[in-house]
Amino acid sequence: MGAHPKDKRHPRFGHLPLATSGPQECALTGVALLRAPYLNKGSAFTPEERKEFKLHGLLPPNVQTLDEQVQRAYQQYSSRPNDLAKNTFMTSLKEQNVVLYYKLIEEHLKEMFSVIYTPTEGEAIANYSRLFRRPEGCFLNIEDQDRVDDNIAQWGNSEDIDLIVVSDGEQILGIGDQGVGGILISVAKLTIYTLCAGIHPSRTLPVVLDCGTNNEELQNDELYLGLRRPRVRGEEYDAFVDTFVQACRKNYPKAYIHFEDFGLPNARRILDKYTPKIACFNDDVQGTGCVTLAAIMAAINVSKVKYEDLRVLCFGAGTAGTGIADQIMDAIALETDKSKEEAGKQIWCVDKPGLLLKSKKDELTPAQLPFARDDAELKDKNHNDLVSIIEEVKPHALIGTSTKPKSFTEEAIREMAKHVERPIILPLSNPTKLHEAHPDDLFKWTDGKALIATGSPFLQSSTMAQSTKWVTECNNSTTFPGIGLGAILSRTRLMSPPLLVAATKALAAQAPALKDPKAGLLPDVTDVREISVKIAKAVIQASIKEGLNEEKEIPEDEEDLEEWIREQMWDAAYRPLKKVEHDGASSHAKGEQGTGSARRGGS
Ligand SMILES: NC(=O)c1ccc[n+]([C@@H]2O[C@H](COP(=O)([O-])OP(=O)(O)OC[C@H]3O[C@@H](n4cnc5c(N)ncnc54)[C@H](O)[C@@H]3O)[C@@H](O)[C@H]2O)c1
Ligand SMILES: O=C(O)C[C@H](O)C(=O)O
Ligand SMILES: [Mn+2]
Repeated sequence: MGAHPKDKRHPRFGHLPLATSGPQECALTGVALLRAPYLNKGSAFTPEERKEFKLHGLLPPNVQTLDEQVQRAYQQYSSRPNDLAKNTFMTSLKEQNVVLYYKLIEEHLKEMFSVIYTPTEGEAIANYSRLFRRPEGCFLNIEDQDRVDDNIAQWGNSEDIDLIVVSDGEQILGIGDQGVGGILISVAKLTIYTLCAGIHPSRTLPVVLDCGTNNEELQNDELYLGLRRPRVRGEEYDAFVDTFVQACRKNYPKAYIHFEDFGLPNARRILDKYTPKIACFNDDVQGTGCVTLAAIMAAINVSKVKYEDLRVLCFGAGTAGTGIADQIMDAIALETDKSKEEAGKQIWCVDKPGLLLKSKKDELTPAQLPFARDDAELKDKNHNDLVSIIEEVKPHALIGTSTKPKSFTEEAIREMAKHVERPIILPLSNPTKLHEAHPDDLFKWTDGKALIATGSPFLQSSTMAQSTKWVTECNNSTTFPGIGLGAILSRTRLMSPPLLVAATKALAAQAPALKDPKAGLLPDVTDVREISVKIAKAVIQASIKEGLNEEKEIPEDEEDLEEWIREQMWDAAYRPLKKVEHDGASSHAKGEQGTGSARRGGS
């Protein structure tokens, strides 16, 4: 099984390494074809296809269009009584017909985004072992380390996989240890990659590393599907992660690895270990850092605060909080003539014990250390209480990644609003129930002056901010798809800092608030495919500048480059099927190998 069929639409680009249109090779017929989600068209199989692929008698006679199928599927979706039921409906639709699944979401993106992703996906993950019907993705477990290479190898040939999303399930959103259910965050992030950046869905692989779980509820749940043992730590854990990474490198040398929702003790460590060696990315550290910095860039443009004056308070200094602090520190250093150390002094971090202090440096993580303050700084004031800290620091921006709901109290926010004209407030803890504050309250307590973005989507109900229909969402989903697209198309050897800076600037340049101060700090999800093109372009250009691109035939001209990117984005449309003889390769776990494009979860 080899490369994708060449795209015939734009012969002007001779070289399209990931061309995604053109006929799809198909070795299946009859029931097997109807059960292959990447090839199945259901009632949309044409009369010719029905004849050629032996589908007569297996389908009712009326041939339908994709739009008609979308209409029916939407009615079925709408009849489901709640969001979780809608989420499971979508999961089964994907198991039947991948094109229809993506087309349906595309048509109802705004409505469905929160159902297939945060926050409802969090509920699906928490109930994984109860809702389980059919596995999707690759399950690796620490008791079977010898099988890791075989398990990874079964998804295709070396050119077949571009993108791997992996989680060990320890810190899922803010809902903590979900063990093997973490597979669903890998699946959901990949859905977003396809939807928002056109990454070919069958060229991706979701993985969970099951290392046990410390979640007692799961351990005691007789239906729990994962390893029923406490989480493995230390050398054995590190060796397992390394075995996984090496198996990926060996079997799919070009694949880009995205780490998601690892626990605090491991997330940053793993990222730091592999960043100098392979093209990899941690979404909670880097994706979140980029999107939050872009929101802040837009906000200070509105509030006219200069980088050299900016004061930021990060409430919650774990994986996401320190990732954000790092990106802001780098931006301040870049935009002023300050050293990183000096720039870091403009950022205050608070965690469970209060303000991070130098006197307690033994208790701090390496990522927290650069932000520890001198003890004398808050004089006799209370280091533990958010209101006192705000009173002292007078932050322009307050960012929540604490998982502590309602921790931005009325008193704290009113205190903040006393000192700055336009408080920038970003409650980012997901899912929605963990947000540090509700946007309506934030508008109320600041007389509508707050510049707000939230980690999960909110319907705008406030009368204070009617200029925008929705409160802007500040979720890494605006950045990671475009960054991944750029990484894959350039085949960057590493995801080095200049590539992330370029991505952030490309996103910030698209902020609606730049044109209209009353508009959102970040672009809306409905625009995300075009935003991904801009981000991917910036990443590709930065990769070339850094000499990291293994893909050499990339157009130089800006417009050509954008078009070249667009041409390679997969979209939800039925492609003609081209009959091929079975080549025996369908022993791959994707089930439909040897058919012109790789896929998983097949017949
Ligand atoms: N919006 C986004 O794009 C985005 C991205 C990543 C993470 N998040 C959210 O951020 C939250 C944290 O994720 P993470 O991966 O950094 O988790 P983490 O466990 O690494 O970090 C959470 C930190 O908050 C601290 N904390 C807990 N209670 C606190 C309190 N009362 N006061 C101050 N600090 C407290 C913890 O000690 C820890 O350091 C989650 O809810 C996650 O969903 C949002
Ligand atoms: O998954 C999300 O919605 C964003 C982020 O990665 C998180 O962990 O909350
Ligand atoms: Mn995450």
